[in-house]
Amino acid sequence: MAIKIDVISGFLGAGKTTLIRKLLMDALKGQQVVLIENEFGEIGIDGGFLKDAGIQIREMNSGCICCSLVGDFGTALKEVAEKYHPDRIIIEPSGVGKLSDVIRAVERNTGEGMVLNSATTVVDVTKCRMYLKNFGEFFKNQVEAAGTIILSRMDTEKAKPETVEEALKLIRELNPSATVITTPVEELGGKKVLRTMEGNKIDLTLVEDEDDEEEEHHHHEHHDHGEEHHCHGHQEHEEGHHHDHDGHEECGCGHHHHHHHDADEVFTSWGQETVRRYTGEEIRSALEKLSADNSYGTILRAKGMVEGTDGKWIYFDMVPGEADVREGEPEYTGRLCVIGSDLKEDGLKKLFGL
Ligand SMILES: Nc1nc2c(ncn2[C@@H]2O[C@H](COP(=O)(O)OP(=O)(O)OP(=O)(O)O)[C@@H](O)[C@H]2O)c(=O)[nH]1
Repeated sequence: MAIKIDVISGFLGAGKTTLIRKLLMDALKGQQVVLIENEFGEIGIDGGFLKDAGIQIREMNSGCICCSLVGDFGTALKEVAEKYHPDRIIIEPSGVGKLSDVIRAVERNTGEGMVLNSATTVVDVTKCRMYLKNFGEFFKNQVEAAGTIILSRMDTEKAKPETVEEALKLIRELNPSATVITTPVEELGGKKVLRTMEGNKIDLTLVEDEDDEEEEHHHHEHHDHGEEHHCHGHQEHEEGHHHDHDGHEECGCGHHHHHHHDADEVFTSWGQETVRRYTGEEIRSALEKLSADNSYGTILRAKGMVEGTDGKWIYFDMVPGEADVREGEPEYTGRLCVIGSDLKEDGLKKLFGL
């Protein structure tokens, strides 16, 4: 049997990891699954609980998704296949990755024994309109390229009928052919969710062509900051080794870096390891301040885990207007990660008492 490759995308904090966890505990129970994660930001946060669940994780932490996908992605897939012989490889691209880039990279790299099985996008129903308006370049592509779209936060009070209707309308305009799952995953059950995801074809004809003339013009006019494109290369963390290389010139991904935005030109991340201990209240209050206004930049996501003053570990997740602080398993060290645009690093350090 060919190894199935499932891509699960979605904007920052949409609920990709939550969905993957639900599928692993339910529909994918008993299957050998490897997860390839491409987190935006230098500090990997998500891995922990999935590792605890016995899932193999390969993190590709990268500032420039298309370079790392082209450079080492094929190698990563092959290595994963040979080392683990999994039934499935789930790819979770960074929240600001373009799904069409990922699909093309998978298609280029699936030879014998591997098949692109599904491409799904998780959309936070309560923030669909705002993300489309402010970060359309990334958000649109994820919707257009998806075979299945799963609405998250349908279980929350913020998912009012009119909000959901409006989100559906926006999604339909971008992608009339995808199946949109509006029933919360817990209600529908992982098996039905998986069957739906697998039943839908991947069709990139809806994706706006980034290289056409009009787009190029558009990008020059509005987006060229007169800066050199800055590719961070990639850092790969596995078994303690990591290496950097400048993948800019030769990355060969077919993108003209100067003509459209890469995630790392629009979004920045601040991350820090720390042994500082916090109270839950300190973390909660810091997250509230991040959400309150733009004094720390436009904050789109914060997450991490730190040791508490009582020795218990505090895990946190924040997306605009929503913060979750909970107890979790000890980690090897404390880690904080904040993602947004125009981040004020000095302010963030102060905010977290560092
Ligand atoms: N109530 C509710 N909360 C959700 C839902 N999906 C995700 N969340 C919460 O939203 C936060 C972010 O969820 P994640 O699954 O980590 O999101 P992600 O897309 O993996 O985020 P990135 O790490 O930024 O890529 C967490 O606090 C989740 O508990 C949902 O359907 N309902």
